[in-house]
Amino acid sequence: MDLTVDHLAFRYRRREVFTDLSWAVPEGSRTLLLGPNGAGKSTLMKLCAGILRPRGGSVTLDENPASHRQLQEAVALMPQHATPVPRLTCREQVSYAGWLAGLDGPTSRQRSVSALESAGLADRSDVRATELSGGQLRRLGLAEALVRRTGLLFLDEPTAGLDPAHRARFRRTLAALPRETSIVVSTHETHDAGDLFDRVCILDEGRFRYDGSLEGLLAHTGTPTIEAAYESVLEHA
Ligand SMILES: Nc1ncnc2c1ncn2[C@@H]1O[C@H](COP(=O)(O)OP(=O)(O)OP(=O)(O)O)[C@@H](O)[C@H]1O
Repeated sequence: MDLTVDHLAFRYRRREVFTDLSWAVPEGSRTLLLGPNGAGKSTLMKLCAGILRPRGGSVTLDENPASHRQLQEAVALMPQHATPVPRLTCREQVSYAGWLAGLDGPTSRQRSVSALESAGLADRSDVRATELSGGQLRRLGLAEALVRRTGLLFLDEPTAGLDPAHRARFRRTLAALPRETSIVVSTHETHDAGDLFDRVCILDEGRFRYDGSLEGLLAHTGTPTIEAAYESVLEHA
């Protein structure tokens, strides 16, 4: 499913974030979303996932304007901070997330096992979510997004605070998803860029400063590394 953002405008009460933003997430694309703190990455993801409502413009799915409910159904968003539900075990919380998103109880319970496995949290399945470490809680958020098996997966800083082994497992998990799944990963860790992503987008002050391939970014900036290219794009913005 293709997702498109057309002339989006959004502001929080006292902060204008987007005035006219257009962007596309083609089916099966794997996008690394970079940008400094406050650039608007989380806000853009929440608008695409139907969690925030734009003041202007639209978000379309396969070229049809999508309601907030349709976006919520089509897009799984792993937020920056997962919230542990008191008294629920990790398996129960992931299953609950699936049920909230519209799965029936048995399907949700069944899928929660593989989602926890994929997120590297199988051994904590029966532990209460409130007892997780910060990195484990982040992996719980990933399992909550994976359990839904949507065609659009938006992950907001999924690798922040993960140890190297879980970072590697995260990459394997994404690589194993069906090829038609569109993935957008927001991160500050430019070394997350690798074979997995076919596209880099750099957002800054509510505008895209670059949108294209990693090779194109390096060629465009004449720099050898993604870190240097990123800095160069922001310097010349
Ligand atoms: N709930 C909110 N109320 C008011 N302003 C907000 C709110 N959330 C974010 N903002 C502001 O909107 C702007 C964009 O924030 P956003 O969280 O989307 O940026 P980001 O690129 O995800 O940043 P980071 O990399 O630090 O996570 C920032 O200036 C931020 O202060």
